[in-house]
Amino acid sequence: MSVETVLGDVAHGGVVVARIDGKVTFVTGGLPGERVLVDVRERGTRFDRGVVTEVLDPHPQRVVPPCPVAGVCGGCDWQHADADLQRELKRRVVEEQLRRLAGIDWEGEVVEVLPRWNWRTRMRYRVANGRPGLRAKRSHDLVPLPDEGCRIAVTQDPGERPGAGELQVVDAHSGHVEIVDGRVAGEPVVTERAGGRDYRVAAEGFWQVHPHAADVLVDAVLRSLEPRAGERAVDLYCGVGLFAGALDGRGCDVLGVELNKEAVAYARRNVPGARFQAASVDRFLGRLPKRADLVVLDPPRKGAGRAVVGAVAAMGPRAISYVACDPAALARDLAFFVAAGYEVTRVEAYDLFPQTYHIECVATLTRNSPLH
Ligand SMILES: C[S@@+](CC[C@H](N)C(=O)[O-])C[C@H]1O[C@@H](n2cnc3c(N)ncnc32)[C@H](O)[C@@H]1O
Repeated sequence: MSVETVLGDVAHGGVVVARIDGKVTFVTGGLPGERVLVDVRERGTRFDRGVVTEVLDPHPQRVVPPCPVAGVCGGCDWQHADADLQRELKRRVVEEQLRRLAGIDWEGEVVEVLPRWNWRTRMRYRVANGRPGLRAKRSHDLVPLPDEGCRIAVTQDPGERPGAGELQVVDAHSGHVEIVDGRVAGEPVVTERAGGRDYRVAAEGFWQVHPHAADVLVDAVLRSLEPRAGERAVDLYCGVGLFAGALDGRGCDVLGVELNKEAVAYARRNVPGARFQAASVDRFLGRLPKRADLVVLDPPRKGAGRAVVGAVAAMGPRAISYVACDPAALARDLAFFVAAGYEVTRVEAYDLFPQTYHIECVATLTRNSPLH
């Protein structure tokens, strides 16, 4: 049964907060201030989850989502908001996470990165009866691709795949690669380009997804660290050496640490001037250099955590650049850095995942006082 309510502010995760029968309810498909009908679909002890079934009083920046499965598949959360409102919603989420979890008053903006459609260079589909589909939001159900395909994917319509169970599509700088049921059709390695350098990466390996993400982030990290030739730099969670390459290009002496052995093998070839260690960062803390001038860290979604932050601070770098795909994890780690004697001097936010709730941030930290 649907309940009429007026939606409150945006919350992290592509939802808007409502109070229904006195209980916090995270609602998808709505926008702040809208009067809507909500269907409460999941009941929890602390909060419920609901979906907008009808908009009675729309937000002035509401638009008709171009995709018929927008909000149903797990990909797009904000197709029903115009471009400016999407960035404003993300700005409020970053602002709120930084204030609540790190006590930081952030007054930045979310920088638009084009294109806003057909930007996903990596897509993973499940295939049923030959038709690729996407996972439904918060469920394992399959949502068949609409006839036009996925509007945020570079290859919008991958076509039918009779007999297949899974399809991955990679649109790299070097070209289009498909991986069907784990088998790569063609070259298993692709070439990507960032900061004027080529990087080889396994077709299934990690690379930033938006076609301009790697360039945007390299530029942000270099502005953040202002590296000088001869400085000792550490790139944690380095993948195939994206930031290590940028720092090596500025004449730094670079050490990269990355869990994935295959990525490390590519990193060694991509950036022959740097050293790389295949290891989990949290198990490598005792073997980190005693001192470093610069550190860049780009951990997975859950963040780096207190122990890694403590070890980074113990190297006493004059500047740290923290690249984060989850503002909540970033904020928690920034609070650890502040406790360890660092000051957050800048946080930049980039809309590298248009139409979705995801957001990429780059924080700059500098040491409060000289090391003894
Ligand atoms: C967000 S990606 C960043 C990669 C690289 N900086 C880039 O932009 O291409 C995070 C990387 O961390 C690696 N990773 C995940 N957990 C790790 C761990 N515990 N220790 C080291 N690397 C880890 C992943 O394999 C992945 O390459």
